[in-house]
Amino acid sequence: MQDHPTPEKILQTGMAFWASKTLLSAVEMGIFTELSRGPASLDSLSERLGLHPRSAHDFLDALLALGFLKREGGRYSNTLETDLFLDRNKPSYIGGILEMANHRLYPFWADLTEALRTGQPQNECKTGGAGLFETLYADPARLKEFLSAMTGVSHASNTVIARLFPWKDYQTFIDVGTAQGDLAVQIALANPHLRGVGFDLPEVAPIFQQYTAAMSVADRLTFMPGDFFKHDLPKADVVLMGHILHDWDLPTKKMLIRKAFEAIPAGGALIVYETIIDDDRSQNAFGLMMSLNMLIETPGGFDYTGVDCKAWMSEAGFSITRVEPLTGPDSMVIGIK
Ligand SMILES: C[S@@+](CC[C@H](N)C(=O)[O-])C[C@H]1O[C@@H](n2cnc3c(N)ncnc32)[C@H](O)[C@@H]1O
Repeated sequence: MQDHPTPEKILQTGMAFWASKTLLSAVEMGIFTELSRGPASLDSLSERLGLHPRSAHDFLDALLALGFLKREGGRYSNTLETDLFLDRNKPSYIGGILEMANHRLYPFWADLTEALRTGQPQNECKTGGAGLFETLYADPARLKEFLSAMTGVSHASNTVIARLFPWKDYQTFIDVGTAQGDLAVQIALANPHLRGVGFDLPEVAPIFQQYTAAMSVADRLTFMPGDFFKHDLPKADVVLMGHILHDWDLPTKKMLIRKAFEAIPAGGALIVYETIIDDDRSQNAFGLMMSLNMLIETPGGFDYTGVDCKAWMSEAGFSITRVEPLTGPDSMVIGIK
């Protein structure tokens, strides 16, 4: 028997930005950081956060109904998840990506239709001139927000890569476009025999160094400033590229894979990871929308399937290639030289 059609999914998706923006504003106002100090009443929270009396009750109860707060005896508190992941004072904080979504992506996505019609970015680069990274890095606050956002989006898969890949067979690695360095940090923490290099634009150095020192692995991780358009990649047993290839057009993707091939010895590995789209391009909705995000953020970037990436790796000379799922919409594509 055929299911009776209902408009529920259409309406839920069409109005999903309500839930999204409610959570993003809560992160912006620091509700979860405030509540990590202990449960609080409506009046006390309103005063501490500067909520208008007209909004406070509905805003906090909406967060409760969405599953991001609890309420007992009239006092609000964090859930297990919001306390762990959205308290700015905890190392497990992943709100950086939500802060960036709130400040940048949310307004830029309002112009998705224009991007769909013109194929042009809709972010700070909309008016032409500098590229995404130059624009982001010209402002230290935006740079810091972007790099910590990268940790937020990557952390869960970073910990899986650190455990899943057979690291015991290798001694050195280089993380290309390392940002704050969380992938390098997680690999170093889980594999005390390894030494690694974080390779990125020079502006990133202090933020990488601060993070690796705070995570107590600075003695095994070095920052190497460089530009992968101008420089070869330093030699290592394993090259990693997390959320790098999707930023660029096809010739640049292939150039980066070739540079990785040249940087590793026979038997060495390239690990490419991001929201790899399923080969049928029908399941990984987040990966497909990530590709739309690259439309908004970059002049030529796009996400791709495991089959696509394996073909580019084979073309560069890799003899064995495979795809392994990580967390949520993420997978890694491994090429062995
Ligand atoms: C989307 S972020 C990915 C960060 C991190 N790998 C992750 O997965 O969370 C892209 C990174 O590439 C770096 N990058 C951009 N252009 C670069 C270039 N020409 N040379 C080296 N790194 C570059 C950026 O600074 C940024 O850290």
